[in-house]
Amino acid sequence: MKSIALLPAGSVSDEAAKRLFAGDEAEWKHHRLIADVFMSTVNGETDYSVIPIENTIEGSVSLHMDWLVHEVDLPIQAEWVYPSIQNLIGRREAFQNEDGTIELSRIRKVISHPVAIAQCLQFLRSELPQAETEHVGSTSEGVKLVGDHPEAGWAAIGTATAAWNNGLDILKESITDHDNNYTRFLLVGPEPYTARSSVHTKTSILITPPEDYPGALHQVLSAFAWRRINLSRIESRPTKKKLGTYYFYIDIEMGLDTVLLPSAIAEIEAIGCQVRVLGSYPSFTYEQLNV
Ligand SMILES: O=C(O)C(=O)C[C@]1(C(=O)O)C=C[C@@H](O)C=C1
Repeated sequence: MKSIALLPAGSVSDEAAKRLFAGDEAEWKHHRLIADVFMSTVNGETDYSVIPIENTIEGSVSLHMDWLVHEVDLPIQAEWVYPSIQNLIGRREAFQNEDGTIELSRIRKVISHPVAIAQCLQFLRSELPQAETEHVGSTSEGVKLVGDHPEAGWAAIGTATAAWNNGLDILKESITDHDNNYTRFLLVGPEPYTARSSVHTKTSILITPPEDYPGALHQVLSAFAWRRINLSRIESRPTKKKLGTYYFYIDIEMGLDTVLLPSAIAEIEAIGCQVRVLGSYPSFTYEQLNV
């Protein structure tokens, strides 16, 4: 049985992880903050960490990408997609009129993970303009805080599982500003993930071009282009060493165990770029795991 570090029970990460591992395949180790999730695998207390990395509405979760790149050296062993359905959660009686309708204007504060709040900004502006917002380490932490302070006039944004776990009500269902809100998760850790197999394999690499090398990105992309290698994501992030210097995070729709990809990487290194392989791993759609 594998031990898995992840955010608290009832978080989106928790729901998503239970799609990748069946109950008897995993022992869950919940942590309040993503830094502690990563560190538990770095310290050898767990086999893998579950890391949300990208979201339909908010794009990349920069904090988590930066941890993956700068703070730890944990290979990516799988990726999968899971829907992030966010609900407004609280104690119904606290905001209820005599006729049973809910008066959202009575909510004084909304607590959640910053990414979940960002997914619901338009809803919060139009329906709860009076409420302040507070950031916590996970959606489930926000829901628990609301459950622990029933008289405070607080609400949380989180999963239906978290509402249920804390004996709270869903005041408004599915409040994200756009439908089809999915999150892409990474499983990181020293050992390959073998519990399920996928026909899709991806490789993620990090490219740091040499300084003052005009056209470096063009050359990098052409190494993939003429080999007809498909890229599914390219993102630049600061190197954190000097203002205006970046590395490129690239997802490639191909395994490293092919002839083409290692030769493309060798070509990119030959022009003076540093290449770090973050992992070559199976990729699962929601439908593949939803059986
Ligand atoms: O707080 C949670 O429920 C998480 O699993 C974290 C997280 C994230 O970091 O993106 C995951 C998915 C949600 O869309 C919002 C928050």
